[in-house]
Amino acid sequence: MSILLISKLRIWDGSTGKVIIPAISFELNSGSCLAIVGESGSGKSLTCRAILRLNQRNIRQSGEIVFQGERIDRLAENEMRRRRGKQLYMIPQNGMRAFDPTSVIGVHLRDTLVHHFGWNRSEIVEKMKLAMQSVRLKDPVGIMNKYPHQMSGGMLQRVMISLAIVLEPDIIIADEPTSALDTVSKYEVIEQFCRLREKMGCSMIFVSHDLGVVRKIADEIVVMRDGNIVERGEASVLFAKPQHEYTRHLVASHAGIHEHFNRVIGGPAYVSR
Ligand SMILES: Nc1ncnc2c1ncn2[C@@H]1O[C@H](COP(=O)(O)OP(=O)(O)OP(=O)(O)O)[C@@H](O)[C@H]1O
Repeated sequence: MSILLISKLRIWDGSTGKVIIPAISFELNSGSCLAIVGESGSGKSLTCRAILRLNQRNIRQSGEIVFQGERIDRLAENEMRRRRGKQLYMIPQNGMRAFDPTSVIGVHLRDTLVHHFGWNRSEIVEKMKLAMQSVRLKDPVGIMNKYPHQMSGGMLQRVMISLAIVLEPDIIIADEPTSALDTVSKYEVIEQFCRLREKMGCSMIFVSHDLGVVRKIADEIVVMRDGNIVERGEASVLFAKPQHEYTRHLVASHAGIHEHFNRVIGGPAYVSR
């Protein structure tokens, strides 16, 4: 059953009239992880942000976005704001951008959780402590008193994941959440995403360049190129028998990275076909 339906999404630059995404349609099934892959500039981030209506002002969009049966593309901004975070939670590429650099981490966490749940300070600290410990963040209280620049990229992504654990959103949209991380942090963060899915059974859209990571986490894949979807399908099928020439190129060129990934996490050997 679909939890999110994107239909004829069109995105253009309102200041120049340039069409960036002519019309794409896809759906996210409930409890499933859909990966969006494709080369840089293919429109993955604009698509994710369009779902949450978070693109910059010059970027315009049309088309239907249906979340749990409701046309969210028609909602007023204040209604949309209520759904962001609690129902539709976005984890950006760079954790640093998610936090206000002038406040300690705890302020961001408190603002978000008071907004959605109205909890008091000690409830928030207790819930965040447990969630942070579950993603192997040591000294949660110390972290809450740190500024974003005092944390590594991997730690900030884990704080974002721990906040997701507390918020229990219906859909997590992760836009290249590991692209700014070193290899070790990257695989640790991916492990946390996998655990998050096991724990919460939430639906997820996961954008990545890295097919090794996608193979580990995705049930279904959408392949984008130049603003169009060139192929889609079940992850196992798409990896085994990529149909489109561009997908075949992507799968072949990422085989090496996948072998490396499996060596790091001790997964099964990659069989290139
Ligand atoms: N605010 C903007 N105004 C005008 N054009 C934009 C804007 N943001 C993105 N674009 C253009 O839209 C296209 C798609 O960008 P997008 O960021 O969605 O690509 P992407 O697939 O996510 O790339 P990457 O993997 O590098 O993040 C690119 O050509 C980009 O230059």
